[in-house]
Amino acid sequence: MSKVSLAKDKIKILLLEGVHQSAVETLKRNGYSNIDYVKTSLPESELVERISDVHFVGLRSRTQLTEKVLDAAQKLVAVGCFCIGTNQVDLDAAKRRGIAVFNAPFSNTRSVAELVLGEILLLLRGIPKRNAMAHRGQWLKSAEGSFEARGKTLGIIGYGHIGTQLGIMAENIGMQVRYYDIEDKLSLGNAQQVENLTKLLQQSDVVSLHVPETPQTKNLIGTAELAVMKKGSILINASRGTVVDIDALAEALEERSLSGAAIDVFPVEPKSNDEEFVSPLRQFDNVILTPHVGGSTQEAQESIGVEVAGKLAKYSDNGSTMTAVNFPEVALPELANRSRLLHIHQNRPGVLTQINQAFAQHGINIAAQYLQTDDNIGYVVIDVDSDHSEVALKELSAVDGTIRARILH
Ligand SMILES: NC(=O)C1=CN([C@@H]2O[C@H](COP(=O)(O)OP(=O)(O)OC[C@H]3O[C@@H](n4cnc5c(N)ncnc54)[C@H](O)[C@@H]3O)[C@@H](O)[C@H]2O)C=CC1
Ligand SMILES: O=C(O)CCC(=O)C(=O)O
Repeated sequence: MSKVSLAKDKIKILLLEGVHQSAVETLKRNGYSNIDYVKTSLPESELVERISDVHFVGLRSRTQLTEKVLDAAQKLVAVGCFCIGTNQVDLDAAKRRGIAVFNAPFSNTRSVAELVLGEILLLLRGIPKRNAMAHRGQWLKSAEGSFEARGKTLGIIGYGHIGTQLGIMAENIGMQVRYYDIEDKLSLGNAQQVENLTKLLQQSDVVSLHVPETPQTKNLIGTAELAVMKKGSILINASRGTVVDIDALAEALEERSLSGAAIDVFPVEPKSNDEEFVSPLRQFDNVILTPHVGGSTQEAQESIGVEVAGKLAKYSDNGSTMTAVNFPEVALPELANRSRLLHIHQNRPGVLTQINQAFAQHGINIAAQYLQTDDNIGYVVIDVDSDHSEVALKELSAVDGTIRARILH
C-alpha cells in the first residue's frame, strides 16, 4: 500500500515511445518537471528496472505493461496510454493495485479515417500494384481492375468514432455505406446498419475494420469470412492485428479472390524501427502495408499529448478519474483551503462505514466526500480540514480492504 504525498518536483514521470512534446509541455505547465523522456519502448527487463521509482508512466502501443512490470512498479499511481487502444496494459492487474489507466479516446480517430479513405481510393484504382511495378521499371498503363469509388459499397465493421467518420467521408465521395456493429447505433448520413457480419461481407466492395481488440474480435476475419466476401473486393484493417487471420488473408490474395488489401496492424509488430518486419503479406504488390501509423500524424500526436498529459496532471492534482478506462469515474471540483485524501479499496460491504466511524472518533470533519465503485474496487475522495489530514490518512490506511490511501494536498 502506498501513501504518496509529494511535492510536484518529486513526482517522477516516465514518458516512453517518443510521445509528442506537447505532453512534456503540458506536464511542465502543470508544475511537473521530473520527467524522464525515452524515444523508444523498453523491453520488459529494462522496464522493470526503470519503472520501480516512477509515479506516472506514459506509453503508446508498443510498451507491454504486464503484471510482472506492474509488480515492479511499487510507486506507480497512474498510466497514460497516448493512444486509443489500451490492450497493451494489463488493466485488471493495474486496477487491483489501485493504478488508474487513461487514454485518448478521440484524438487520432480523424487521422485513421483519413488514411483509410486514401487507401480505399488507391486500392480501387489498383495503384499499389502499378506503383510497385513502376518502381521495378515496369509500365502497367491499363484501366483493367481500376474503378471509381462512386457508387461502390463500403462495409464498416465497428461503427464507433473511427467507423462513423469514415462513413461520412466515404458518402461524400459517393460511396454507399453499410455497417455491422454488435450494438445498435445511430446511423449518420445515409449509412445503414446490417444485421450480421455475413450480410455485410456479401454486400461490400470494400470492407474496413474498426473494432477494438477483444476476445470476440480475435480472428473476426478468417477463412470462412474471406470466402463470403465479394470476388475482387478489398479488405482494410487499421484496428488491431489480432482481428484478421493473416495466413487466411494471404491465401485469399494468392487465390485472387480479393483484389487488394491495406493492413496497418499485425499480430506481431516489430518492437522498434530497427527490427525487421516479417509478414506473409510482403510478397503482394496489391497490398498496402503500413507500420501501424493509422493515428500517427502531427495533429493527432500533438492533441493526444495535451489530452493524456492533462488527464494525468488532473488526476495527480485533484484526483479526478473521469474517462479512466479501468477505474470508477469520479469528477471532482477544485479544492480550496482544505486537504483532499484519496482512498482506493476493495469493493466490499462496510468500508465506507469504517472510514466514517474512524473519522468521527477522531473528530475529523468531512467537508466533502465523493464515492464511485465498480464490481471490484471503490474509489472514495474525502476533503477535510488541513489540520486533520495526517490523522485522516493514518485512519484511512488502517481500514480493512485498503489498496491505496494518499493525501493530494
Ligand atoms: N491503426 C492505428 O494507429 C489506430 C488503431 N485504432 C484501433 O481502432 C479501434 C477502433 O477505434 P474507435 O473507432 O475509436 O473505437 P470505438 O470504441 O469508438 O468503436 C469501436 C466500435 O466497435 C464495435 N464493436 C466492438 N466489438 C465488436 C464486434 N465484435 N463486432 C462488431 N463491432 C464491434 C463497438 O460497439 C464500437 O461501436 C481501437 O480500438 C484501436 O484498436 C485506433 C486508433 C489508431
Ligand atoms: O500511435 C500509436 O502508437 C498507436 C495508435 C493506436 O493504435 C491506438 O491509438 O489505438
